[in-house]
Amino acid sequence: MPDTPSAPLLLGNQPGSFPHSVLAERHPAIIKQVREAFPYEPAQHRALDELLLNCTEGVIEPLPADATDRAHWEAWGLPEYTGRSWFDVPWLWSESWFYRQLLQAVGWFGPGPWQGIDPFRPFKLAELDSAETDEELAALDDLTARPAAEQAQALLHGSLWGNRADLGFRLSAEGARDADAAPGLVADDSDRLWALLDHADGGATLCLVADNAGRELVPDLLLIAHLMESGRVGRAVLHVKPYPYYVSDATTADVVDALRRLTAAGGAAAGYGRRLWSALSDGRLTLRAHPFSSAPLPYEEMPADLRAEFAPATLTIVKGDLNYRRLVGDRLWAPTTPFADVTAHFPGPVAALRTLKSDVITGLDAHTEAALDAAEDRRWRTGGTHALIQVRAPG
Ligand SMILES: O=P(O)(O)OC[C@H]1O[C@](O)(CO)[C@@H](O)[C@@H]1O
Repeated sequence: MPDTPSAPLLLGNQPGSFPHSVLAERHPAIIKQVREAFPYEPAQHRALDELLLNCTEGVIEPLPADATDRAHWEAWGLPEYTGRSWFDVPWLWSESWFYRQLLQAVGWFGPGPWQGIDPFRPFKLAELDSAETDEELAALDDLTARPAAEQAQALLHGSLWGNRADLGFRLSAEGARDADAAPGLVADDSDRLWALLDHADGGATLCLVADNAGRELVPDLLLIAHLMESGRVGRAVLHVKPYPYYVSDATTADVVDALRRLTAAGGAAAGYGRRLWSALSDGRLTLRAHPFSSAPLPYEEMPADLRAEFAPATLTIVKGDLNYRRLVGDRLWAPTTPFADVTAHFPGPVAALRTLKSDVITGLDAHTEAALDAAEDRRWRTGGTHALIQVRAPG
């Protein structure tokens, strides 16, 4: 990383800190919610009891010899962390381990009748079916009459602020409250984002690394559809998670649900849905669910095959808070650390679209940081009321 000193890795072992509250409070709350949402059988209840105890008071345990993802986790640090408290290993690692272990407890990995049953699906579907989603889709009818530049900016912001729709985040009291401070962009490189796509003469390839399903994925898909229709993007690759993760992260099944929701909505939304459907059918839009997409590691450590997929893209848009943590490194950076420095490892032009829901932040100017601290203490970092668009294009 160019001349940038590193910063402390985030761990969950400081009582009173945000990471600690996620491990000590949010994870138990997620177990409770999932348990109540399904008619699980006794073995699953026992496994959830064990997970509750293990994640709050126990240590990281090895995986059974026949676990299908064992080789991945062994390569991702499991041998090093086995025997340590969940609170004493990197926070990103613990959180990812939690979701993996939750899936194990409910039988996702199988074999058995619960194999592949997404424990978060009821929450995702409720959101997709909500009145808010209806309103957002109906608003598209007016938008299509606007000038193309206005549509593009509105859909970019729809995708950006859609990141507030994160079901895991809403489980914490802080995330649940409506923003009282005016939402605001703390960094806005959108001109650079458009410039990158415009200079590709319609032949741009866009990778979009998705974050949440439902009310975030729908505007992500609309943005992709608009960029294709306006001729800015010729080909798009949508990266989703290979399995349910961080409650609402999008999987292939969630893309299908979102597309069905669009096509059934009528009006302009249905048109977008049909065009995305055809783009998938004819290969202009493709889906990827790489195992590393749910790895407990920063993108700096991505494997060569994934690196080779991002490298030729005109632009990769990385959505959401967790992906931001993985993009810049899950560290307590000084907020003025240059975004270009901490993303220099990324193989190609990259844009982060994220609402701020964790302590990790880079690329601010000193004035903005001081103004945010003065107005809100540290709450601006985690409250989800602020957002950013940051771009690094290798010179
Ligand atoms: O859906 P997003 O934007 O990736 O956010 C998930 C959020 O969950 C947390 O990891 C806490 O669980 C936040 O730090 C993180 O930002």
